[in-house]
Amino acid sequence: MNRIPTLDIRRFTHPAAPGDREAFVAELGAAYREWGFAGIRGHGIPTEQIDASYDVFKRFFALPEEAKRKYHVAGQGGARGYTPFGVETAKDSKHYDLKEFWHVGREIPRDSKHAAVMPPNLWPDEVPEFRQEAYGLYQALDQLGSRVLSALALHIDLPENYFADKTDSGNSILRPIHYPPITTDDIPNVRAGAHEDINLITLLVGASAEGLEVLSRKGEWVPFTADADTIVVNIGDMLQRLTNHVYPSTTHRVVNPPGEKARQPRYSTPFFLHPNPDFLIDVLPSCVTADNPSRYPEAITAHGYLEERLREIKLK
Ligand SMILES: O=C(O)CCC(=O)C(=O)O
Ligand SMILES: [Fe+2]
Repeated sequence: MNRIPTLDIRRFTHPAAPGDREAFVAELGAAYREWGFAGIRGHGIPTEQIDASYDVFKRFFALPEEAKRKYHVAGQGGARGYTPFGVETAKDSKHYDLKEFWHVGREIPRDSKHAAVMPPNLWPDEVPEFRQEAYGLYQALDQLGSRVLSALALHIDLPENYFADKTDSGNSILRPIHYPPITTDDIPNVRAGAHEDINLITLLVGASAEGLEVLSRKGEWVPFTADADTIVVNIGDMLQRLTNHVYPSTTHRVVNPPGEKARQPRYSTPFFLHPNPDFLIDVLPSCVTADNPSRYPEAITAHGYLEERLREIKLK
């Protein structure tokens, strides 16, 4: 497998031929074991919906700095609302990332047992359609992510619905990102420094401008720029830990484009699919073998793990 595979998820949801669903699960599983990344086509999220979401995100990022800063909540780890340029810094990196972003969280009843760790969303008054578009995209990616998790569960001999009751109140985040044009030469910072995602899986929609690179098992940076109708889905550290590294959380980064291309902005929107905050990340017995003994003797809650990791990337 010398390139990251892209698969059509309709083979899983509406298999046309007998056996094709099983073949899809096997191919998807193999792609993730090797790369921790795959492209997903046939996902059913209309292009118009993705374009309309990007339109409102771009309108928000085009607002004056003072307007955007009103939506920055200090001390909350950027959990909701706006995080300005110059804050997030990849773990172990000296230089902050060249990006600003917004976080949308799950809307839960305020008397939910998770309310203390899942604050209400903020919405920008200046862009009235932001709420509807952003939350519509949140829900669409949440549903698509559940389908991918079902296939990933089957591949490691878990029931298809294994993740359903562990993610139904997941602390998942939709993160529209703006990487502004780079106007100075020779800066040491990159758009997004090499990192692994914290969550179970990440779905990246519409990152059509080049820049995303994935570290292969051989240690080579492989550019992965998906077609407009392909959603990039990768494994995060929580799923890596739960599966005892059967599904690897692969290092990736966003590099600064060469020459004049650096003067163009880049927009992208990852959806970080998280488990419920009280889900206990404890290595699955089916992922422990003589060749791969348990790497994490201790269990940790999803919320405890998240807090630890946010401090490392300077969001807390
Ligand atoms: O912008 C991208 O394409 C990827 C962003 C990313 O990896 C992240 O925010 O975790
Ligand atoms: Fe990432």
